Amino acid sequence: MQRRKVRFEATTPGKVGMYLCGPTVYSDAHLGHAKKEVAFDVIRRYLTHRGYSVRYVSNITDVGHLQNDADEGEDKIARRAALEKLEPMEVAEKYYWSFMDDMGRLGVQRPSIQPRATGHITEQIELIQELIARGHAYEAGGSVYFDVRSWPEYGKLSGRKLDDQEEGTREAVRGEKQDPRDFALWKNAEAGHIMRWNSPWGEGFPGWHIECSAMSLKYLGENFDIHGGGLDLEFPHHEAEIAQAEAAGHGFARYWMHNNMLTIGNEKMSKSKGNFTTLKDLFERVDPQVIRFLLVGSHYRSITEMSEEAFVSAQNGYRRLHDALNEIERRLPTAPHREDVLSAKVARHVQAFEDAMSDDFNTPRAVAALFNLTSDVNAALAAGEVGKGALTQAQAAYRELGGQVLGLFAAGMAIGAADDTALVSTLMDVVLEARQHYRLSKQYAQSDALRGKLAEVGVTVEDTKDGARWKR
Ligand SMILES: Nc1ncnc2c1ncn2[C@@H]1O[C@H](COP(=O)(O)OP(=O)(O)OP(=O)(O)O)[C@@H](O)[C@H]1O
Ligand SMILES: [Zn+2]
Repeated sequence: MQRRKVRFEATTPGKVGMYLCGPTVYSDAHLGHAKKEVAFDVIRRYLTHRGYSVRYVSNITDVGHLQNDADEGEDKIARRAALEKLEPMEVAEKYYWSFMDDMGRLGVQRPSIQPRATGHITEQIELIQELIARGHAYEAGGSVYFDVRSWPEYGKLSGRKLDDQEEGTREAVRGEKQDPRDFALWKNAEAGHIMRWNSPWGEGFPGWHIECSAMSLKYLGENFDIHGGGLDLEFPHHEAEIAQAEAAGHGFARYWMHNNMLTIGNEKMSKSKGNFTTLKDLFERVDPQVIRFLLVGSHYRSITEMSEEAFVSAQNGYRRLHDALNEIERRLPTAPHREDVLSAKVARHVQAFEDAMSDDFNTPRAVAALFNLTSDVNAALAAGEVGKGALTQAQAAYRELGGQVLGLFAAGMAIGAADDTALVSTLMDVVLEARQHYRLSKQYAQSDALRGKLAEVGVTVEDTKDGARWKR
């Protein structure tokens, strides 16, 4: 709101109420969506790490999000339902779970509360009634609009002045609005519109912005701490959220945070531009942990430019950290009990990490601290034995800061082919031994079948006078 960094003070000491505008569930999530979810997940995790008890509310939009911001066009979910020949609620359900699966693989923690717009029609209607009663909204033709001219503070978040906006707005979009800048709180449902509810103004459906005001107030109360979302939501969505809540007499969010966009070829990745990579496609070839590492490598307020090279360098960088942690854990059980100079260095890098994160969640600087830690750890490990205390401390730094805060180093990850060389070689020894056993006992059908299966995965076996050899 102030367009600068300010000191964070929780409304209730020790507690943080956070609201993040969630997805409109009508298609599979792409990498741009992941940037937003991971950015706010890290913020939540860091606040938790600092001892706050965080209530994290993130909504699911399953009604009311129309094709364009001027309150016109089809509902995104209903349009998809027609395309896929599904019920609108089937579409919402399908893509909701798709979203949750993808975010789960990226290590995004589930919200404390994940309210759906269709489950809160009553709350939205009540808020609209309050706005009408206070003279900040009016009914027209079964729809209700927010009266922007009645609320001089409209524009305070995005810094837009009403007069600037007027120039940019076409008369054509005015329709039944008293002012083209007014926005829909409730829309009259025309014949054939499937998603519809009874209201004091006839059958209709809520506007997109009202759900977030109604649901954040319901679950976080007035003056809750942090409201987040993508920078593209600042106007009109967040501006509208503030106006709806405050004009109805409620205190609203105290800190506003917006993530910048993920771009590809310097253009925002987006569904409508068609320049997107779905997470599901990406997971086929890049480990979700590496994707997450790549995302935390840039600041939430910065643009993240995507490229193949970026994946490769993320993969290498992440492997470097991961290898150091593995080596620490391998050596820990036999490490000697003694003081070690590494201890003080670890403490310094931990402090650098905390300082970076306490400065507007500066994840690239925090990651740099982990790399500096890794250089010192590797140097110490290469020089010989390292004291148990220092190793334990270093392990805790990776697990707590990299693991708990950044959401990395999850168990059971596959980090890519190069790490598997030794394993593959050992497994091939086992397979060739089994084949040799078949041959010696004249079970040629079995030994040929094994060779055939290996050929299918691109491994050829040659019998030489020194025994079987394999190559890819
Ligand atoms: N490229 C991106 N980088 C960062 N955040 C994004 C990106 N694309 C979408 N988001 C975030 O996800 C939210 C939901 O996005 P939305 O469903 O509108 O996706 P989209 O691909 O931009 O779709 P469309 O092009 O149809 O608007 C956005 O409000 C935004 O905050
Ligand atoms: Zn919202």
